Amino acid sequence: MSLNPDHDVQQRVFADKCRRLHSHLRGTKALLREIGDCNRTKWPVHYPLAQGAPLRRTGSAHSLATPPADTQMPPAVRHALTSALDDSRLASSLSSNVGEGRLLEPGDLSVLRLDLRLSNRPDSDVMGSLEESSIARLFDERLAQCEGHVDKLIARVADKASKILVTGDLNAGKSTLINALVRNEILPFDQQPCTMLFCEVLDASLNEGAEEIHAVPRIDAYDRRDPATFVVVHAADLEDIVAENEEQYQQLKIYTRDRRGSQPSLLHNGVVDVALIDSPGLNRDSLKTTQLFARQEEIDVVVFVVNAENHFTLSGQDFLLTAGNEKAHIFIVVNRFDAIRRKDRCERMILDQIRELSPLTYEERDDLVHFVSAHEQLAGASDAFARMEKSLRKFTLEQRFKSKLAPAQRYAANVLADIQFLAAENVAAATRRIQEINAVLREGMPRYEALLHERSESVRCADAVLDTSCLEVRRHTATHLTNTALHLQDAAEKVPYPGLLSLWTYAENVLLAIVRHLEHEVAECDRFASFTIHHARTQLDDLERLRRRLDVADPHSPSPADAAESDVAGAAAAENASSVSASQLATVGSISNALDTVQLDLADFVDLDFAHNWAALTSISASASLSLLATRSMASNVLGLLRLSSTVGATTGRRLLVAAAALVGVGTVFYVVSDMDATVRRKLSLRVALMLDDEGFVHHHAERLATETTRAVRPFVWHLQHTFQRMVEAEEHRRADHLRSRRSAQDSQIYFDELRIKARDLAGAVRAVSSGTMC
Ligand SMILES: Nc1nc2c(ncn2[C@@H]2O[C@H](COP(=O)(O)OP(=O)(O)OP(=O)(O)O)[C@@H](O)[C@H]2O)c(=O)[nH]1
Repeated sequence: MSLNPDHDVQQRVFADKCRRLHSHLRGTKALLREIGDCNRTKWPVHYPLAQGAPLRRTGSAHSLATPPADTQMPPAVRHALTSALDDSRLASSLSSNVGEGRLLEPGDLSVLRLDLRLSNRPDSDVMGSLEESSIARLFDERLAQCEGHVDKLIARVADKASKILVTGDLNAGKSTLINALVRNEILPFDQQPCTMLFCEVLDASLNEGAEEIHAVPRIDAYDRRDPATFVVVHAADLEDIVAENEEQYQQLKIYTRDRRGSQPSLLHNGVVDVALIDSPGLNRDSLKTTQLFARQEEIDVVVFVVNAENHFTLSGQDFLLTAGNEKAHIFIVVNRFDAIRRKDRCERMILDQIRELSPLTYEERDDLVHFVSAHEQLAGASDAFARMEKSLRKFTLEQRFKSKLAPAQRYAANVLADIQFLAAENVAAATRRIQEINAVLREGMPRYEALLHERSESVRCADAVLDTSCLEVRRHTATHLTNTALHLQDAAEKVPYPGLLSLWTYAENVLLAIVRHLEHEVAECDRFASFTIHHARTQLDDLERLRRRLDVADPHSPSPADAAESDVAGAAAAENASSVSASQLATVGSISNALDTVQLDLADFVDLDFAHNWAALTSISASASLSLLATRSMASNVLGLLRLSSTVGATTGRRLLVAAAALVGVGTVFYVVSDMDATVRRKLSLRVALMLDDEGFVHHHAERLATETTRAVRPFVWHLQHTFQRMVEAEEHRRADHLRSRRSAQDSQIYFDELRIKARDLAGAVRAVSSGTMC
């Protein structure tokens, strides 16, 4: 059962504070990690920069490794400890930032502040020259440092140990005091200065109940479960080790048991695991080492032992002045008071000195300054020593809160205040971004719609130009060449007839004239096709010019050089297509393969196949029909004569018949000979016309030229379609990018607003840890 009911209350209150602060520190760390993730993957955290205003120089008080002391804290940090971050400040941050672009002073940040000035140029500001991504990266590093420090604080809050450094002048009775506190003469004491090593006295329960002395060569590697990290020293050898082995060992760990073994013991107090550290007496050599030791974060309390007979030495005064700055309050034990005869005078003189050396300690001298005799306590009970012991226990617990919980609480509050500030900044930045994107999307919409409209119109027009051109060329070629085939004889008419003797040559000339005529007419059709292609290109050029005008008007279109390059490439492709078609059109000389092999024969000179001629000529040409009509009437006259001969007598009739036949024969021969040039023209025209018909001459050329026209015009249409498509796609990509950015900004807006509220609530909980009494 506890001897002191207050003691249990203290224990519970303190344990509760530790638990709450521990949990809040973990919450703070989780928020830092969240922001880091967001900064890296979703939204580079907008970091406030003072525009035009020189940044304030950050001192060492803002160092992450050592949290700032109260006196060095910037106003915002002090404010964060005592009151909630003013919501109106956040509101004004939001309202003043939206639309204006003016950013808050980065001086409002403490722990998460980035100090980016060049170290040797206090007036330089490299922030402005850094890109957002670089700042985000630096900020990420700062978050990681901050998270690392919170980890250390979590470990510190979870650490139940509290260390008391007992220091003072040589021979002041430090070792004797510790022995008296643990009711066990474990540490050697002597009239001569004997403590050369730091000796940490711990409760044996921390060494599984074993009372042992560990001599530690390297204190940072010490692990009591690893025998390789220490040497076990026999109690009888302790005096020698303490006095002579400062080179060999850095520290001694002495696990002992308070003989009382109950809660009145400071060592085994049930609240915290106290370690009492005996240090070498202060002199010129040891002063610096002890000052450094006292500055360690693990040291919660410094007990300064003064020899009542000597008062403060110079080294002691030096130490007190320095330690007073670090720890503010020092627990002072004036020992060997039994040896003082004029106690009042001694007390007065020593208190006067304390007032000079550590005013804060002097202010609380009733609790912090004690005049005792460790000797007397070891010899038996001493009231003064009991009072001192009680005060030391209270002070240790209070100091433990101050040295372990308060810095962690202060740091967490600073971090959370910074998070709230940055969250508000980022809500404002996200809002601005959303507004900017909305404006861009709104402004771009008419242009996008116009582009879509122009594209569909232009593509429709281009397709129509292509279709119309092909149709015209096909129709013109078919009509023109059909007429040509029907009037081949006209071409033959122009060939002069040299007479019967040159009939063969005449026939060859007629055939050549027909072929030349056909070539000429096909070339005519090609010219028409070329003209149509040229016309179509002109129309497509107009459409292309319109497209370029739209492209130039586009503020996001590629640079003029790029555009020119792509246009040159497109035009080259189109030009290439055009030249191919021209070369192909140039091959029209070949009219028909069959005509190359046309041979004149006798039938071309004599026209006796009346029925065939009649049918052929009627189907091919009117002029040919007329000549055949003449031939038919002549044949029918012959038949009429034959019929007449049957009605008269046989002899007379035979004579008449022979005469008539001779007459007809002579007439026929005369007719045939006299009509031979016309026959040649007619028959050759007919043969060529039939041959062209057989070969599908008209259809072939109509399709050929239509295909060539398509080939010549289509690249221009494709180029136009492609460039329009590229413009539309570029615009759509831009719009999609904007929409994505807007979604990201909206998510960030919500995220940072929630983050601000979370940080605000957590900051309130952190502040609430210090409410409640410790004693
Ligand atoms: N009269 C008297 N003597 C004491 C008292 N406390 C310690 N001494 C004696 O003072 C001498 C020095 O004591 P230590 O405990 O060794 O002193 P210390 O400060 O640890 O010495 P160093 O660590 O060597 O500087 C010893 O002879 C003690 O017996 C006390 O309360 N009264």
